[in-house]
Amino acid sequence: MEKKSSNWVAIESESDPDERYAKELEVAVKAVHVACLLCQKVQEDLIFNGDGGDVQAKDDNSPVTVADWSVQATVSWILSQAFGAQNVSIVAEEDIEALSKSNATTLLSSVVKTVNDSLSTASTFGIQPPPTPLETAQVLEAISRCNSTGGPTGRFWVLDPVDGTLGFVRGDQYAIALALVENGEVVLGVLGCPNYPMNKEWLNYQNGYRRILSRLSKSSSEGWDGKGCVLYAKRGSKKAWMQPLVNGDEGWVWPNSARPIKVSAIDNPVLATFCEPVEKANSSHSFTQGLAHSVGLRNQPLRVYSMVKYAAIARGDAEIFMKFARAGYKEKIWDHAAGVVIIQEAGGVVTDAGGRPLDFSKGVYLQGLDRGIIACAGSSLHEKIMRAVDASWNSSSL
Ligand SMILES: Nc1ncnc2c1ncn2[C@@H]1O[C@H](COP(=O)(O)OS(=O)(=O)O)[C@@H](OP(=O)(O)O)[C@H]1O
Ligand SMILES: [Mg+2]
Ligand SMILES: [Mg+2]
Ligand SMILES: [Mg+2]
Repeated sequence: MEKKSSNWVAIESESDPDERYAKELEVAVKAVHVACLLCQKVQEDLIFNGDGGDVQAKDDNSPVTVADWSVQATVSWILSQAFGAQNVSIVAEEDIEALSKSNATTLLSSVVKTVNDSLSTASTFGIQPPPTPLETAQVLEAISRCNSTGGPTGRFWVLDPVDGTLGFVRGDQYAIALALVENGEVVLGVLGCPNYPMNKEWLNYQNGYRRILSRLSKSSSEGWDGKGCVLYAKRGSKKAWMQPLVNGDEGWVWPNSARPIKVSAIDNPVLATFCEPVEKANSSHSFTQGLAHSVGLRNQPLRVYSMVKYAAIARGDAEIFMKFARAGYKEKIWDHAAGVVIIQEAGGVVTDAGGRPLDFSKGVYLQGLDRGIIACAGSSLHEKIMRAVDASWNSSSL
């Protein structure tokens, strides 16, 4: 990180702003596509064939799977190949502690196989696969290399290999989130949403996504081929983009087409839809319910796992995202970085409940977060929601 000195930044700022981060964005988008396909395969095995490997429990009882470790290894390996391992600093969610235990050999081989299977198809995206399959030690090294702790200076990537792991193991929504932070600011965000199709009708959450999945077959034209998307944005560009997630079958050629996305124009809370975490343990449903009532929100909340919520706001499929975690919970930067820049560049506003931008410069956690996170389709809606939060807060038990 030290080598990203002010000198380096100065040279970049003199160049064409459209060209800034062009290679980083290209590599990140490709890496996320590869990761999405990896996850689709593991989720399919887990849900339909019952053999996607164990679902492990971490110390905090949250789940982690073969997909979480495999994506972390794969993305880490791709970034290191593209930019040189010595230039790549990554803050990411997973570590190798559980994989290194003596009773984890089956799990570890499953991760190594998944990573190698995935990298062997990466040439579809113009990524040169390793000349020979990665050894176990190389896979472990790729995962554990993601041990940066971030901070206010220099450049680092932020990776949540599977966000919404609970949704993933339930056959539901999840996301792969990759961002680049430079001098404390998120400059790039890429969000892979393997179960969030280009067409929003599929996000009819009240019906249960798993049932939709089971209706889709691999051969169906509206099915697997088109069931995911990848969103991305570059800070300051005032543009955000969405690509269909393609299956990488033979005959398909990269580059993929992208279309611009925009937040919804709705600024009247009566017409707005808000999304929030599925689990009550992750965000207070009772607080948001009271708040929704106070501003006249009529639509049922869209409860969706993962940063697909950020994608839904950026795409204009919903207008408000709120997360109010229990007091004492510290939000991690990888749960938000990619989503925040995508919403902002698509025209939306994301702050804490005090109206301050989220601070990605203080290490692994979003330090100093005031109460919770509020993302809205525009500033006028955002102001209304902020006022309502202030009005309801003191009478809440949060
Ligand atoms: N107690 C508590 N409170 C708040 N947030 C927590 C909590 N525990 C975990 N997490 C983090 O929440 C991430 C999942 O957030 P979601 O919005 O997808 O929640 S939900 O699954 O829809 O309920 C989840 O991300 P992943 O671990 O990547 O799935 C966690 O980082
Ligand atoms: Mg997460
Ligand atoms: Mg995760
Ligand atoms: Mg997790």
